[in-house]
Amino acid sequence: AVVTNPVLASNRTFDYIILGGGLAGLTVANRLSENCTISVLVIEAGQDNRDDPRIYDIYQYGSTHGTSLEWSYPSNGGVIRGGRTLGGSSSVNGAIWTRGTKQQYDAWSQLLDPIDASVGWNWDGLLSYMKKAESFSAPTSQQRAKGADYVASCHGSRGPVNVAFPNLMYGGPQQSYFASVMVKFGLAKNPDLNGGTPNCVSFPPLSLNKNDGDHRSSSATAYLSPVESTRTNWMTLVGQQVTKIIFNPSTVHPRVATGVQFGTLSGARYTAFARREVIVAAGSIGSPKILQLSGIGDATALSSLGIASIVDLKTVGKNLQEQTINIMAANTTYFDVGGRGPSDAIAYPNIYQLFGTQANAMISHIQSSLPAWAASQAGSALSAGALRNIYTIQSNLIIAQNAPIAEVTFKTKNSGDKIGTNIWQLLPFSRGTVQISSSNPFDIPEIKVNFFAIDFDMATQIAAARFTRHAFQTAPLSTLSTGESLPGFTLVPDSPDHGSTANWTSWIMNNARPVAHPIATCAMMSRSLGGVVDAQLRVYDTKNVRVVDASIMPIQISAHLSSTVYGIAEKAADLIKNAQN
Ligand SMILES: Cc1cc2nc3c(=O)[nH]c(=O)nc-3n(C[C@H](O)[C@H](O)[C@H](O)COP(=O)(O)OP(=O)(O)OC[C@H]3O[C@@H](n4cnc5c(N)ncnc54)[C@H](O)[C@@H]3O)c2cc1C
Repeated sequence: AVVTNPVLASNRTFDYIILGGGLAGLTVANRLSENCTISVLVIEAGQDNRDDPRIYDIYQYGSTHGTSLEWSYPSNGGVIRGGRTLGGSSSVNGAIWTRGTKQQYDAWSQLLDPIDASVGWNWDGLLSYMKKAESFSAPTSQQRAKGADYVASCHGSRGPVNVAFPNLMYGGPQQSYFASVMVKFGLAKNPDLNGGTPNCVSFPPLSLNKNDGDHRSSSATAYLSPVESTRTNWMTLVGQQVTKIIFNPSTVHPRVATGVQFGTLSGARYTAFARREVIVAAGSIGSPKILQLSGIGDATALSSLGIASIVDLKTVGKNLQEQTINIMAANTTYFDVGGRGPSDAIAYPNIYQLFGTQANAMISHIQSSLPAWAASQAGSALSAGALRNIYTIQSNLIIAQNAPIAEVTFKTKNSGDKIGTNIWQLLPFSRGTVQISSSNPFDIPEIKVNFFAIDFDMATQIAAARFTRHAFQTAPLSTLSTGESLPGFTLVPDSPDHGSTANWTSWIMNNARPVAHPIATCAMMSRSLGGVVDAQLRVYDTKNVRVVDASIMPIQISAHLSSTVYGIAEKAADLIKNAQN
């Protein structure tokens, strides 16, 4: 059941305590509680808002921004959003359902010790779990006529999360015109963004239930709602923030967690005990914060805050990779947009398509810059040497494997007079950190995203902006447009190469904000590369503390994150179950 009274969990012992009832937390809780002899407690800081239309009505996407339904984490690159409600970010996100390239998932195994390769952190090993989460509805003939398409083998059919094209999807000329311009620019038009080959233009489905008025399908509605009245072995406590993990003081190596503390800013503190494991699933900002508050992190930094070291693990909160979004738009002549959305077409160009004749120069620049980039970002990683090894894998994906480096989401405004794009560089080399600066668990940690610390990241954002401007000017899309309105030619004058680097840089710097895709702050990597968790998602030097959420992803993927995080959580649940035997 979902409860609000902390006394119901206080001083009780559960087999598993899951910290955070977000996307990953509820997924794991559901799978572990399938066994009725196993007891599970989920502690979620937000409330249960499943009945709030701002949560369930996908057409109201954005109405939670800036409200108490979201964390608004300040960073040195703007506010990072995250769901602060049951279901976490899956309850407030844009619901776009896509996956990265096969090779990007395969790279996760390369970042682990060779002995861990058999655990299956690769495309083949994760696809079945991503599909396990999913129940896909094929588009109707009407939706297909509007551009929706799919490849059946990319999708699951019996999972909890409903994935479909919205009933009211756009059907005007705008999206197909955008797709044809992308084809002119050299991108293939692929039927499905979920098959590990996203270097294309395509129409993604969304995590929504088309048989329920297109209502959002979140981890809360998918994994909790169907079983909450029957699974008496699963308690979800909302409105309580985890303040720290408690360890058995007599264990030294590996450290054994015995329970957690939780409470509210003005209320009492409580303790619940874990018989088996503590599973941290508080997201890429919340999870490193909890570990650090518990004494797992850089011992020197923690001791300066009066926090005793449990595990001196310097990379907790490091390796942060967030992306940067800019919004572009064009005025249009009147046309019927043919629906209400959301149903955006997305283009994922690779380095050759985005940089065109400049691609080879950019590749040389990457190859010759890796050591200097690694040295400059070393403070946000384990070391320059470790980061250089990670960068080598990352750059290989970009240069040799055609991993898309930018997302260009084509947006339709319902008023029918505007088209636009959201653009973001997908695979930043800039690295950041999440670090608590006080021992008060209700203080926000210091977050440095360090956007554009590496010049390639800015070059990619500029190239995506030029690419969009060029697309607005190319037929047939140009036949709808009466001129770019954002940024427009006053702020960024046009030129044969679609705007100068100086003008684009200044506009991007003034307008870029975080995408809300933070990852890697508790990265699953070998210790020598600066990992925080091993291939079992266990925090190094602990016996029974795992991290299961987006923070374990070691490097960015060319995709939206939710399908992948569901796959991580489904796979983690099996790893945890296997450890029970
Ligand atoms: C605005 C927005 C738009 C997005 N759009 C898309 C999209 O269109 N498609 C897509 O695939 N992905 C999208 N994403 C990304 C995707 O939703 C996230 O990557 C994913 O939900 C991360 O899952 P998680 O389990 O790591 O964290 P979350 O789902 O964020 O869950 C973390 C949970 O932990 C809770 N928590 C944190 N600290 C504590 C604490 N101390 N005690 C108790 N609870 C705590 C939080 O309240 C939250 O419920 C978007 C994200 C956002 C924020």
